[in-house]
Amino acid sequence: MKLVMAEVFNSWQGEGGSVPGSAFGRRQIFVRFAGCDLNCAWCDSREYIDASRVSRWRYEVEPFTGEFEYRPNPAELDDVVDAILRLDTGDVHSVSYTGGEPTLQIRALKALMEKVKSLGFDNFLETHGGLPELVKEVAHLTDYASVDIKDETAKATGDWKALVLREVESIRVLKEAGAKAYAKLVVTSKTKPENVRWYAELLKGLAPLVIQPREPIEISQEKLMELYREASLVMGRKNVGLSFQVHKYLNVL
Ligand SMILES: C[S@@+](CC[C@H](N)C(=O)[O-])C[C@H]1O[C@@H](n2cnc3c(N)ncnc32)[C@H](O)[C@@H]1O
Ligand SMILES: Nc1nc2[nH]cc(C(=O)O)c2c(=O)[nH]1
Ligand code: SF4
Ligand SMILES: [Mg+2]
Repeated sequence: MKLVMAEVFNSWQGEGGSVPGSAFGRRQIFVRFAGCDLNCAWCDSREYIDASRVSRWRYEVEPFTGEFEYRPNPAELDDVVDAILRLDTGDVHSVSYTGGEPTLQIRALKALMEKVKSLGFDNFLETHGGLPELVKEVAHLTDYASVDIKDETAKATGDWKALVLREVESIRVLKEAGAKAYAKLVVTSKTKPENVRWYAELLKGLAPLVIQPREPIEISQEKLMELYREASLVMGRKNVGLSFQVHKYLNVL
């Protein structure tokens, strides 16, 4: 089976903060898929959005060295599995599937998750969650899930409210299948408190929320705490946390 890959590397999970389901600070093997159907204004993986322009993928040759070798796309599933296995340092918490949007290549994602599970790893899915019908196909294979809620200011797609409702549905599907799932909201200085209240109403009783400032950070700490409070007042004080992209500060992948 073939898939369009971006990269495979070994690092620690830099996002997720301290809410249940987060793997922040855990060592992972990251598998980044090429291609995305959204277009977030601040996407830090912009070069992988258009899969047709990702002519080759790269895999780290030695764990945590940042030294890569390149292979043409589409990748063979077996070659991706080999790349994962050579990055197994024996202390890996889980294998993270990210992108781009991994669920867009659902058949390959499912086959890879099945294989990785059979090899004894847990699966961690990083998704925009906009396609719950696809998420459903891998929910039973997902141990952990970080599902984005795309704020209006992300300008990810035309009908942002419909997208939010689908993202929440994906979280429901994942939770019903037994995955440890949390929601991640990337916020900017323009994020409206009333929108955060709405996301919080949708998530209340379903999953915890981390609020992650867009990098590079431009939101004030005062505003960040205002949004935290809005969410917390609706969802409960134990169900909200902050998340920062710590890997970017420490210059790791
Ligand atoms: C590149 S996305 C890939 C997975 C999936 N497409 C998604 O958006 O959830 C991985 C994570 O990085 C976050 N992210 C991307 N660019 C960011 C930025 N400039 N600042 C903060 N978070 C960012 C996304 O919100 C998402 O949680
Ligand atoms: N260290 C590290 N942590 C991450 N958490 C989410 C990432 C992603 O791009 O999905 C990511 C990433 O690219 N690197
Ligand atoms: S959904 Fe994820 S990969 Fe796609 S544009 Fe947004 S942040 Fe980037
Ligand atoms: Mg990233």
